[in-house]
Amino acid sequence: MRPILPDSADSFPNPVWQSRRVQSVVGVAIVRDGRVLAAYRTAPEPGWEFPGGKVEPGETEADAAVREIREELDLEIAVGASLGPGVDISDKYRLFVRRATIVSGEPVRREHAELRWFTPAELDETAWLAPDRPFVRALREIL
Ligand SMILES: Nc1nc2c([nH]c(=O)n2[C@H]2C[C@H](O)[C@@H](COP(=O)(O)OP(=O)(O)OP(=O)(O)O)O2)c(=O)[nH]1
Repeated sequence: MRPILPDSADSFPNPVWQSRRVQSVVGVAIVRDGRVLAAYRTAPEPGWEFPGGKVEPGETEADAAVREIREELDLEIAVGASLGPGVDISDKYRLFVRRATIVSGEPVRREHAELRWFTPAELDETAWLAPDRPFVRALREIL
């Protein structure tokens, strides 16, 4: 006779039992002379963001920040403090934003549609990606 209920926990999905891996994305708020460098992305969602990208296995957030900023902007940076707790982008990704300063170089636009230095007043008028907004508010206080 077939049991009415599954006799093994594996027979039905349960979010508590299934491990759910969330990958960190690090955005880098590069600050110079009271302004922050923002980058415009066109896909998958268009909007202004902090340059950066996914933290790969074996990397710290700071390692990923240095690597991504080298790749995307050809800049050497010193990574500083976090701008607050992580914000979920989706059920797969969580965004963290770190402050940084330039050690050497000038930003080169390699991947983004546009790069711009924003003053604190301009931050509010800018169409940021939704997950970035709490970080932008935090940044406004310290620029
Ligand atoms: N870099 C960055 N990504 C952000 C921000 N806010 C936000 O929602 N995202 C999203 C957009 C992307 O879906 C995801 C990051 O992906 P990415 O394309 O930058 O990562 P990556 O450079 O490692 O790219 P890939 O090799 O996986 O294509 O996080 C932000 O401020 N900076």
